[in-house]
Amino acid sequence: MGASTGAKRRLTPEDIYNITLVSDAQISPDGRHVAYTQTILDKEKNDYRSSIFVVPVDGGTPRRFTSADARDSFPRWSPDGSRIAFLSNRTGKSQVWMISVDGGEATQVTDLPEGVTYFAWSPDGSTLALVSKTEAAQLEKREGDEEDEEKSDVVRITRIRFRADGVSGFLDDKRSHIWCIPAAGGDPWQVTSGDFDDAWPVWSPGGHEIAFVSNRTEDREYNTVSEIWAVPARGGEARPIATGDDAYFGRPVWSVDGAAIAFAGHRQPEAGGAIDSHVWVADGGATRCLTEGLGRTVGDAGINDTFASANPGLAWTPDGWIYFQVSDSGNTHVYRVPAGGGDPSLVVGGQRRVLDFSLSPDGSRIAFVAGDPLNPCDVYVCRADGSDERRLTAVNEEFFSSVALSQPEEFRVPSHADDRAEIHGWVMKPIGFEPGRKYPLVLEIHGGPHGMYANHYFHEFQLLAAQGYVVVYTNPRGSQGYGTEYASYTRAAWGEKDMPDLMAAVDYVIEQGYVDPNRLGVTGGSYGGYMTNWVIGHTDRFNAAVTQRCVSDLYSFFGTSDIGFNFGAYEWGGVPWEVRENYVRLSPITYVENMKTPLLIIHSEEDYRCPIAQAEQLFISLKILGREVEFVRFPNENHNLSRSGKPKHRVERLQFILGWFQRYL
Ligand SMILES: CC(=O)N[C@@H](C)C(=O)N[C@@H](C)C(=O)N[C@@H](C)C(=O)O
Repeated sequence: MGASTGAKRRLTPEDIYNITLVSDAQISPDGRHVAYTQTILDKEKNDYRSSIFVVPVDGGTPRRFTSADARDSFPRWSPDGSRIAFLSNRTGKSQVWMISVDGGEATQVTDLPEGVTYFAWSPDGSTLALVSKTEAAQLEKREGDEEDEEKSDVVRITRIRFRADGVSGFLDDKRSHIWCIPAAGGDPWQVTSGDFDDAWPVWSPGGHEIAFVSNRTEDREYNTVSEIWAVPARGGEARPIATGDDAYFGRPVWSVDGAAIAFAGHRQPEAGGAIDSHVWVADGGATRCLTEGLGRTVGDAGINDTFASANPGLAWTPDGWIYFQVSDSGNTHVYRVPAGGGDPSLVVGGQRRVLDFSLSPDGSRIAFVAGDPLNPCDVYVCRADGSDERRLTAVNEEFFSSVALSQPEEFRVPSHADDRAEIHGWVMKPIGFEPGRKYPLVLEIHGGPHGMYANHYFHEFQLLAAQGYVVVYTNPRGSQGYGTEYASYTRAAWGEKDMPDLMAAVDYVIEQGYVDPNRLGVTGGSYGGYMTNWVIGHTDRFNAAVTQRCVSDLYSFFGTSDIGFNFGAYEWGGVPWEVRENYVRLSPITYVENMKTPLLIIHSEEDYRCPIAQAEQLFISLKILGREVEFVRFPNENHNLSRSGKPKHRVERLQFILGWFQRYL
């Protein structure tokens, strides 16, 4: 039990078990109910459990629709509103299940050997389009299963993409394709095939075609292209919608008349999140960009540690609006733009992060999940213009009424860089703050680097505040949410261009008079771990550091990260043998002799985004140099330990962080 401050106790690492997560708010066809996923961290099972709930838009008690000891997610209403299909891993692999809105037992619809990762109802409700790595041959083989002959355990690798973070071991050669199956159950048929990965199927309004996302370029093994295609629902030749080597598109949605398709993205695939994404429309003529002048990226660039993921698309309403998320200065909002062109306008705003949204088919209502600095998430509804907003759930109200939280205070400060650019940040005072006292400070640095800290609950930050630290976090250059120029500013200048921004924020908070400048900590994950390493290699002002899922050596990252050979080449100005000086100059390990700050290194064994060798190189070098360093390794975890790792590991990780700062600050 945490220490108390009057009526409210202090937050603890174990409180992640007391927080309920809601996600994927799906409004019903008649606009009168919202289905959503509710997730908890189950301490006894050391795993996540999620169920489908439904709440009336007019308010009332949410009704639990599924209660399997599993992860039920991705609720999708049938077009007539009579059924809800959802994904469940209750039989092992994720398959599609169906339940009547009148309740009762769910029935299994699919049983594909490789499971189902996504699906979409046909407009007439007769068919489901599915995404599965199953090949037709596997279904045939299943009829006459013969025993597999003894297989060798030797792995022969020929493709450059042989690993992906979040997938244990090596990638197989199976490709994700689109299938269809009768919604009432029956034999599935494969719609797409070939040496491509296909995703995000969306039916044309007439049900004849399925638009989808794929990379069918010649160089697809090496590039980051993402195209929009369409294929007859019965299968056949796919036709290009928005394709080519300059396509970085996703989230397709049809116009209600089926004459056009909208999608999000940009035309520099190699840049990834370093430049703003936009909303586009393809209608047979020239593809049009609808958000050219917006100055902010389309999509949610927010980063925090307490959420259940959903990946909302765009929405196109009968009255001609296209709805989309926008990341802006620490908020993620919902905007809309006329499909025929015009000014985008804010619909769902506020000092908060809208994590996902959906619109009723008539375009009259929006259901969404939003979180703010003191509340991780709840389900809301509003009218299509954002009016009449109502919160439909209060999933964490009771819990958070019992614990003390710190309200972040926003600031903007000139960078220490010559350009004195305005840097946006937040400071959280410790729980029980007393004017006149001086407190230790922890600087938190986000990853990406093109992520964005947001006006959104962050358990790690609240924990540090509960333990008596001042917490400061910012969106330095390289962050998304402030336009392309801001996000691209650190290209081939990681550390060099953003450290002045970070130090300006630390100095600003120290100037407020309630920080002990001799008790400073710094931490961050992934790119934030890179920056933690960079900072302690370039200043001794910090008394303790915790580097998490870090990057230390760009050259080895290039050849060992699952994104190294393209993300690295773009971010650092080229491939190592062409810009070797950049790779050396920008690698924190180059400055390891300058690192004197006591350092805790936290890393996951199966981190294929930032492989654990990034941590090992740093640890060995610091041990040889006789520095104060410890290395904590998490088995059977990947890059997302802090966000979706095993609950027990997430608690232990937080305890290691608190322990290190308590020891040195
Ligand atoms: C596909 C891609 O470019 N992903 C990058 C955003 C990425 O994974 N960057 C890592 C180095 C990173 O910093 N990740 C952040 C989001 C984290 O907190 O893990």
